[in-house]
Amino acid sequence: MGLSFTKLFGSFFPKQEIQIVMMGLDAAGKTTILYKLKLGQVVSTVVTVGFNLEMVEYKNINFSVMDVGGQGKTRPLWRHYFQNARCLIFVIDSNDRDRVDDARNELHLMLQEDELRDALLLVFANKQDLPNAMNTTEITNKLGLHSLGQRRWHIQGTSAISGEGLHEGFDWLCTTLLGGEQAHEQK
Ligand SMILES: Nc1nc2c(ncn2[C@@H]2O[C@H](COP(=O)(O)OP(=O)(O)OP(=O)(O)O)[C@@H](O)[C@H]2O)c(=O)[nH]1
Ligand SMILES: [Mg+2]
Repeated sequence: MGLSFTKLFGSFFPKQEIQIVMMGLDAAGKTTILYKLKLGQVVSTVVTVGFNLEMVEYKNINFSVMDVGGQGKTRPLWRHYFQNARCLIFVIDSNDRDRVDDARNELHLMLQEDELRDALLLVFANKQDLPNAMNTTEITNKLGLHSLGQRRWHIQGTSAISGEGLHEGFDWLCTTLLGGEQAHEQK
């Protein structure tokens, strides 16, 4: 009875599919995050050339997550991945102080793209498990998130290795996509 009800209910209300594009400089941890979400385990990664695309189900929503390789030479191609994206997940290596300005520039360039005009921005301040990682307040300032105007954004500290923070980030996404609370919070 439970199962048939679920099936019937499911056919009236088919699951939504939300497209997400995940970007950031090379080695930020995007692919590690994708497979931690998908498989619940840490996989050994190689540099992503092109992209990885996986369906991730969370809280009854199907997310189609595109993880785009962050190597410099492929960066001019980034904009081709933005179409239909409801959310940009921008992953930053919180331990990489030398390239945080580079990350800021790339982020602000992306956000100028017309396809991302209405997209939510979720920043994963990744590698929080490393002892010298910048915290979310420092990264918020370095990325200039407070200057984003009307954009709905959120920053979440994560470790793709332990999985910490990933679900919290997706919780914000689900709530905000379903028309819930306003953004600009830090965790
Ligand atoms: N300590 C630590 N290492 C991490 C974390 N996330 C990823 N790494 C490591 O960082 C390295 C790069 O991770 P990837 O997931 O391949 O990075 P990427 O962003 O997909 O890189 P590109 O494909 O080149 O764009 C790997 O050695 C990961 O194991 C993290 O949260 N903590
Ligand atoms: Mg990768």
